[in-house]
Amino acid sequence: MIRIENLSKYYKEIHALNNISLHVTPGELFAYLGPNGAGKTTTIRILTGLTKHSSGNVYLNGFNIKKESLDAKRQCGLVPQSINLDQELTVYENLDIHGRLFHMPARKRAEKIQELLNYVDLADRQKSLAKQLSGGMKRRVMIARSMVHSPTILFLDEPTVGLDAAIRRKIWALIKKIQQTGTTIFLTTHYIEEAEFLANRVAFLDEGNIVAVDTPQNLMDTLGAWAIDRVMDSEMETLYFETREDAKAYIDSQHESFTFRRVNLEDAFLALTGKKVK
Ligand SMILES: Nc1ncnc2c1ncn2[C@@H]1O[C@H](COP(=O)(O)OP(=O)(O)OP(=O)(O)O)[C@@H](O)[C@H]1O
Repeated sequence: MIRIENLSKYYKEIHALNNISLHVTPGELFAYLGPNGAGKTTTIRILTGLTKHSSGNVYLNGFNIKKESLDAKRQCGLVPQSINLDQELTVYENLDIHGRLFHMPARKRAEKIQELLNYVDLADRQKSLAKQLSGGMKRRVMIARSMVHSPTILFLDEPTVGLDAAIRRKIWALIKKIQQTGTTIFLTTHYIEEAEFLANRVAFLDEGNIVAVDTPQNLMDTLGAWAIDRVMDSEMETLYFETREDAKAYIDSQHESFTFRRVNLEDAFLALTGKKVK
């Protein structure tokens, strides 16, 4: 469980986060969606104890991250945005170091690492140096590493950034599998379809402000089910319709050509902020 109360973060004159409040329930997969610079990484860094907040309170499974920082840190695992494996060490060693940092006894560590390598389908690469792995494999090692000390909350910062569509889907399946074990997952992304596919609920973040929190379906339903994109006076315009029939009728009454598609989360974000996520 993650409880964020009136969280703010200032970097001198930059207001990175403005009075944010959120409650992520146990076992939930929560996506934090926003464009570059919205404040996603800042939030994750605060929640995992890497950056100090300016004001407000955060609780991880009831532990205050400021006053009970060690207990709070034990609750969570972090997969940062950039690859930070030790490239000259093997896959196994990268996980082992993490277990040592959490003072796990040798036998328990070895058992857990084997379990996790099987889990992320990399048992056969445990003796490979990290630098010998593909980008998708490195991500899977980082996910396994974040789980060595058995956290109940996992923070994933842009877990599929830079990966191709097929590998991204493989990581999505892994994330779903982790959620099924009861782990609470807080995921940042600027890939709309990632949030749409994975999340139970989504928060839209814009310039350090939360502008909406709801299920992907509810956010999309505020607009309608179908969308038509058209160019008007050199500007892209989108029209929304409740039913496919209504949208078709509109197209039939016009002479221009249109793009006809389902409404997606990007539409909901755009409607609330006037901006595209990407
Ligand atoms: N260490 C820092 N010092 C000063 N300003 C910072 C620092 N870290 C972040 N910021 C600023 O805080 C704001 C939020 O940045 P943050 O990295 O959290 O955004 P983000 O949503 O994660 O973006 P991205 O998708 O590009 O990673 C930005 O204006 C950024 O320039």
